[in-house]
Amino acid sequence: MLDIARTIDPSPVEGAPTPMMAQYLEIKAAYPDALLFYRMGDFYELFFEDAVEASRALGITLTKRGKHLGADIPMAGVPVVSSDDYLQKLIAGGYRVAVCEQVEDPAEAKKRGGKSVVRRDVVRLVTPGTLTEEALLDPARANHLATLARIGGPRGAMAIAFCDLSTGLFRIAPTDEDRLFADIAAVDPSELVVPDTMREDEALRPLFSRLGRALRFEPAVLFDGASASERLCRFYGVATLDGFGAFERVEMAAGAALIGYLGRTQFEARPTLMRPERVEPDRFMLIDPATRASLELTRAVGGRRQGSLLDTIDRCVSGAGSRLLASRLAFPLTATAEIARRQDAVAWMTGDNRLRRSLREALKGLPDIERALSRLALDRGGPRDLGAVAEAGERARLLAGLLDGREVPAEVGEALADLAAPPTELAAFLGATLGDELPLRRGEGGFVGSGACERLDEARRLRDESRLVLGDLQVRYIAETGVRALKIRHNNVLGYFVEVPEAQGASLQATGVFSHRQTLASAMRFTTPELADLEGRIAEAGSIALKRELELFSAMRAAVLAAADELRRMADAFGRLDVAAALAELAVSGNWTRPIVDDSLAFRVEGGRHPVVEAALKRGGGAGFVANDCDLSPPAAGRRRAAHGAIWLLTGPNMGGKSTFLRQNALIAVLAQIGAFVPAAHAHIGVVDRLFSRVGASDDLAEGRSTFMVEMVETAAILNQAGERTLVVLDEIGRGTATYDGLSIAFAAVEHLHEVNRCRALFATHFHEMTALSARLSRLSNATVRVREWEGEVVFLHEVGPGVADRSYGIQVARLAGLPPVVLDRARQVLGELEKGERTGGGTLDDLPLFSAARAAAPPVAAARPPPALEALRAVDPDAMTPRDALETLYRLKGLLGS
Ligand SMILES: Nc1ncnc2c1ncn2[C@@H]1O[C@H](COP(=O)(O)OP(=O)(O)OP(=O)(O)O)[C@@H](O)[C@H]1O
Repeated sequence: MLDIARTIDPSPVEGAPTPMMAQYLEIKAAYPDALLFYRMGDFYELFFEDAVEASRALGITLTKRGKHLGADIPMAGVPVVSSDDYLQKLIAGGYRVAVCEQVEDPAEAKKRGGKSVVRRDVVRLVTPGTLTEEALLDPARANHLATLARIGGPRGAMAIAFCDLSTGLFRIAPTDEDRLFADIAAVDPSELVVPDTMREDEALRPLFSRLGRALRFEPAVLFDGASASERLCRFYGVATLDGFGAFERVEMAAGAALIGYLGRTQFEARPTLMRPERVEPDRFMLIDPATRASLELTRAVGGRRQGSLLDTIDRCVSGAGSRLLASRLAFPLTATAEIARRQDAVAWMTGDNRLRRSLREALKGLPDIERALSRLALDRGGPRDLGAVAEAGERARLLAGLLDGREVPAEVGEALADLAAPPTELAAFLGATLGDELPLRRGEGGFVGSGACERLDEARRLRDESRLVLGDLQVRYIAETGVRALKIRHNNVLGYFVEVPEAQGASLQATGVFSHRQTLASAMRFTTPELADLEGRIAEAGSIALKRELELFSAMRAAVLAAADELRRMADAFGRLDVAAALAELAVSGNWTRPIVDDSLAFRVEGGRHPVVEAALKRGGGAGFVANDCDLSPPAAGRRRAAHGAIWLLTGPNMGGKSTFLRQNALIAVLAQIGAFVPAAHAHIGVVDRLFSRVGASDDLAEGRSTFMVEMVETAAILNQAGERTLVVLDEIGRGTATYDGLSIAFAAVEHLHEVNRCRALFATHFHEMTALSARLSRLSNATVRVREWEGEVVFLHEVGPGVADRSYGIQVARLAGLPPVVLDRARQVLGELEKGERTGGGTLDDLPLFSAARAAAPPVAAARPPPALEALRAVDPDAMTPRDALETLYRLKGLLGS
């Protein structure tokens, strides 16, 4: 981007910039890293490099306007009315936009003298994390702005603060080096603001590179811990933060940085952020970014929502519901009581299909009041936002009526109380004031209903009557002049005027009543004193009406904001009801079941299914999903040693369904802990505190690591962090290196999980040699995915049961994939050789499965002989040599090398 500071020449050689350009340059200099939307009438104009960039990014025309330092000034513009669309594209493209408005009436500027420029100022910096407009936001997704603070250098205490400016949510979470990436992944920020002192921090580099354009560095003073508490107090207008809960200093620093950043982007507009809520670290299941990606919880491969678990299970009928469900999926709970509370609500909703349908009907198309409220608070709201609040009140009454007199579970009861929270006078005021058809913007009025205000009705009557008088006047003028084509018209330049065909113009002029205003190719335009007078009266009545409407807008806005807390509670209650009803709908339609979730170490799933694969198979219309059992519960009680969860070692053919089975069990744990029902016939889940899943290739090559390296880094994290409450799901660890090394690593990793981590785990592998481990490791059992061979074809049964797979059927799968027959034939030949070698091979090494694999891995060619020089060297005994022997041997060896 052009360094604008350079273009401001204090002593321009070729003449000073125009006053307007001087103003532009001065403002732009303060926002070197944002595109400046400079308001000129009905357009936002961009100049210089900004214009070039915007025209490229938006596909809008690049023009010129005047000269600066002797060169043309590139210019591009977007109409104010459609600026939201352009903003959306720019923000999605990674730009920040400074919106510069006219902040005084042009008439004021004129008073200062002919050359004065209207005063302008940046009123808002639009960044990915600070959007509030409906058009710029996904209704089903929260838009999080987050800050990361650290006190005490690279190993110091850390905290993340995050808010959704569009809904007012504000949370602060303590974190540490181990869990930082997982916590950031849960928040999934659209923008993460960090102090620039972290810029060179090696440990944070992978995080930063993953965030890409969502990352923003700001000066460290924004994160100052010493003044943080005071800054937070000032924002909330309180003397102390004691009433907010106990926050550590670093947590306050993160929170204050967030408030500070909002100040830098929102300027005078003050968002209504709720009081910060502390995220207790142990309250949620810890899920690292690789696990989230592998399980495709809220985003599928490629970052899209479509195909993710969220997409499959989201039956919500309102934006607030979808957002809440997404947030619950990002933060599964660990406290059984809280989980049970949510389950109770879902279970209750499954019990009465008619009631559930009525509830969902009442929630359908619910306006997004959380976002409307935020826009109103930032003074960016319009009449429709007030309308949204009014309508939400009606929906709340409708819902309350449906549930009236019923015995409801705690979560539903609380939601009902919250629905009744907003004052009834507010609903009455909005209902009596707003009209039926609400325009998007308030500027042109027309949103206050008739009968709401006598003064307004009076002004409107006057305006409308004057318009009728205009019609009468036209009839009279036609009669008086005899010109039948005479019309009274209006435009923004002339106001009201009389228009006649050019040929009749002279006769009008001759009357002396009509004064000439304009001659066009085919028409002449006139005005009369009567018309001017009428116009004056219409304009006056119009402006009185508009002024009154704007006054009423302000009054309604103030009333809404005065009840902001209650309205937020109401909005939240809608979301909770929607989620409970949606999960119940899902449970009923998909035949899901309520899992037992307790503090044991059980993990028993009967008839479990993978919700996304099952849905895809259903859509495909082919064979249905084969349900499977999984039991990782501690082996039967009664032993003296504290029991720990079990490990299943899963072998089976390629394409047999191993990955699906692994993932489905992890997903069932997540679903159970968000308080949902699960796709199974029966499930008993002892709370999982951390979930690790490595299924499918993860691709971190962008961070400069090879696939194998990434796999090892991730395996290291699991082996270092998993505890007895953890659930680990690992697929084909060790596949990205030589068989020998890979098998050894997989072997050792399973031993470690069993002996040290003692966690519940599912481990899928193609190293069949590992199944021998079950003889040594008491809590490890072998499971396999069954296939049937039929007339040389392999039939996948997708059934998981105890046992060991005898082979991988890789070649059959390769055939299905369309490998050339000649390659398949050769592969069969090589496999035959290998298997023969394995059968005939003897010796003690074969007792250990590891070494039989090593043998199997050897290529089917005669072992290469070591070089002769090496053989000769091996025969040498240096201790028995004279110096002369040694010298001769050296010459001999050298000779051998040369041969
Ligand atoms: N339980 C099931 N019921 C029906 N179809 C299934 C089931 N499990 C898997 N499938 C189907 O089989 C396909 C392959 O499954 P999956 O990827 O889990 O196999 P895999 O054993 O992990 O294979 P590989 O070892 O080659 O990675 C899936 O895409 C799905 O369509």
